[in-house]
Amino acid sequence: MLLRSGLLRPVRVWKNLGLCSRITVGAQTRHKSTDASEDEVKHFRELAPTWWDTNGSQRILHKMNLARLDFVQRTIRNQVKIQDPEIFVPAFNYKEFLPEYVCDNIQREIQESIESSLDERPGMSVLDVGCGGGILSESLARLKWVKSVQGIDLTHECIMVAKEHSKKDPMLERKLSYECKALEDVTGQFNIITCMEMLEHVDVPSEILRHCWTRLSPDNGVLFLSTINRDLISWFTTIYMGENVLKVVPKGTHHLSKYINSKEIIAWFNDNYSGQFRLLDLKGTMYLPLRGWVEHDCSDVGNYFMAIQRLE
Ligand SMILES: CC(C)=CCC/C(C)=C/CC/C(C)=C/CC/C(C)=C/CC/C(C)=C/CC/C(C)=C/Cc1cc(C(=O)O)cc(O)c1O
Ligand SMILES: C[S@@+](CC[C@H](N)C(=O)[O-])C[C@H]1O[C@@H](n2cnc3c(N)ncnc32)[C@H](O)[C@@H]1O
Ligand SMILES: [Mg+2]
Repeated sequence: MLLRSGLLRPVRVWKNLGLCSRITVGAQTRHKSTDASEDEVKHFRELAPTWWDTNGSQRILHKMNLARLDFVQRTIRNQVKIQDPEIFVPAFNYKEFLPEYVCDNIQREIQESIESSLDERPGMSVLDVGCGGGILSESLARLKWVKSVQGIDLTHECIMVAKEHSKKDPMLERKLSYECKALEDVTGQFNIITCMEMLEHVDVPSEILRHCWTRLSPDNGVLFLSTINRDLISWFTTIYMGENVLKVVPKGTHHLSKYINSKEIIAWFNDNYSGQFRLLDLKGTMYLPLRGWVEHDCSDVGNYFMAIQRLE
């Protein structure tokens, strides 16, 4: 039972799908398919005041930020094709054959070429869905090749904390904006959409994915997801150890039945957008006490990062 639910959770009753897609899950009736449940909003409302305490209730989210920003930057950089004929891009595993200093020079020149290519392009627009207090939103807004970041969240207090914190850095004022609104009320399309540690908190994650997709630029827009597989190791690490033993995650944050398998998301995209997307990267990630969040290749277990590119 607990391992059953997945993307299309057992929504007990769908009403008035035509005019205002009202969903009734249990006793709660909501008017939007991407609405947040009252208990989730209540949970995060209580965490809002300490959101930016890097040793407080969100300390694990702050630590995760380093890893997911690496994932985002690496994925975007890997999409840049080196055009400069002066740049030597080996077509073999040069690190096995060339001296370390030569390898370092090759790597540095490639990275510099990628960075200048990104700088020459028009800046990227970003939508951060379920931005919370803005931990990821601020980091993305500070990237040179990002033109704008719009953070949305349905916990009003989180948005207020995000707005207040962003005022501490004047550079953010022209690139970063926040709104307390549902995803389906967001207009426009974006080069990048991030939906980090949020899918496992919504009642119908497929609706979030669908509304992300329609707001993703058809010109190679990239959707970044991070969420948690529905398996016993996830329960052991994120709930039993995270919330009950180590108490590094606020109690009641997660519910195993709301977790989503990476395979379910890929299957959903194949069912709904076959041939229109490319899975750019999928990595498992795990928190280790003395090392922080580390990536691994077992993306069917525990937490994972996923990057999906829209091709048309
Ligand atoms: C192949 C493979 C993965 C094998 C794993 C095998 C196994 C059993 C490994 C055990 C790993 C280990 C060393 C466990 C020891 C205990 C430990 C360090 C557990 C991790 C606890 C932890 C930090 C969980 C993170 C939970 C999580 C998803 C955090 C993000 C987050 C945070 C918050 C918040 O801070 O409020 C809110 C959210 O919604 C989040 O998603
Ligand atoms: C764990 S926090 C993650 C915050 C941020 N994405 C990060 O990783 O730093 C989850 C956030 O999702 C928000 N949320 C939950 N359901 C939502 C929904 N349906 N629409 C918008 N935000 C939602 C919560 O209010 C909360 O701020
Ligand atoms: Mg979570």
